[in-house]
Amino acid sequence: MNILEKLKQKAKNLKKRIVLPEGDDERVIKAAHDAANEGLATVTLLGEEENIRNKAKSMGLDLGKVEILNIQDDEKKELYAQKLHELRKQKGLTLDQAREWLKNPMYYACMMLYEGRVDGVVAGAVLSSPDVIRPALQIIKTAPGIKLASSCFLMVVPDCPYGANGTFLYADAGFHPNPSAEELAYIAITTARTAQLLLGVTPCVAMLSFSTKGSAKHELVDKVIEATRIARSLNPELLLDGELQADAALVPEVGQRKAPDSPVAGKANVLIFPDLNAGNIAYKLTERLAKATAIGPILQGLAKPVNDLSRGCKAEDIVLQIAVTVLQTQF
Ligand SMILES: CC(C)(COP(=O)(O)OP(=O)(O)OC[C@H]1O[C@@H](n2cnc3c(N)ncnc32)[C@H](O)[C@@H]1OP(=O)(O)O)[C@@H](O)C(=O)NCCC(=O)NCCS
Ligand SMILES: CC(=O)OP(=O)(O)O
Repeated sequence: MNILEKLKQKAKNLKKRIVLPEGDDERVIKAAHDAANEGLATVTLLGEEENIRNKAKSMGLDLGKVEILNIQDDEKKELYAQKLHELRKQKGLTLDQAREWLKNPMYYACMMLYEGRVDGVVAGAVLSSPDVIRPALQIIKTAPGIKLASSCFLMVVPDCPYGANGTFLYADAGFHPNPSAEELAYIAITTARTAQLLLGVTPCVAMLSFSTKGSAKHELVDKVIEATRIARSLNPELLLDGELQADAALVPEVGQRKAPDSPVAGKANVLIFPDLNAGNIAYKLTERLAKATAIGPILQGLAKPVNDLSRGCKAEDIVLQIAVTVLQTQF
């Protein structure tokens, strides 16, 4: 069984409820159908029922196992508005504004999660990442003891001898545009934890740069060196090293040549990018050129799971993100 099948199998045993707020999108409808029929989760689509059923019919899909909720008719609508007002009134949100926010299905889905009506939210096939992440931060917030939420991608690269049999976590490829050294250190530690929990592998974390162990001098490199120092001081047990170039991190012979004393070089399975330009470009290139499966952005550090997608995703990617979201309910 490959890693993706294993993730799905584990999700099936947990019997969780996932809401997909972008119910009008055909990829989302197909993913809801497939995830519900495979038994990965109980799936609720938000949207106008007749419209969704007609689309499904034209795609040859029977949505018998999928719940459809039109938020305009939902009896909990006013209760959620009051709860949202309560939650954010100190930030200046009035009750009328809360009602307005809840016309947006993403905010509605987050309130369903906040209130325990579902166990996770997956969106981003239509919405941009900021429009998925912001409601999650405003309503679900970070888990107790966590200051910084972030994101990672689970990358499964076919015929790849590197990482954990071709499986990697990339971070942050979806959330933090330009993390400080301290933020980068937190991102590395959180992503290592996600690797352990999601994949059951021992994380081997490379703090990536265009320099390996002093081969180049630049303030951009200094940030990665400082992040490495902070991450080590926060979590001395973690197998983490930097600064490393991607080839030194991944390829044993190159790692041996460029960083012979590194415990990570040539073995990395968690790749930490210095900023979102690098991370986002790298994940999309890996997905498109190496034909990798890219699941994410997986949000880390939230009190309950809300996960993002790329607007370029396929229905299969959404199904896999549903499985990951189910597994995160156990973190
Ligand atoms: C995610 C993002 C929207 C947050 O934007 P932001 O401008 O910081 O949002 P705000 O300042 O309005 O913060 C919203 C809330 O989130 C909280 N927050 C922001 N970043 C946070 C973080 N990393 N961890 C925890 N909470 C965070 C804020 O404290 C605030 O909470 P509050 O309203 O309860 O006080 C922003 O980082 C972003 O646009 N990132 C780029 C995403 C992107 O375009 N990705 C590319 C494609 S994947
Ligand atoms: C994660 C990401 O890059 O999202 P999108 O492709 O929707 O911008």
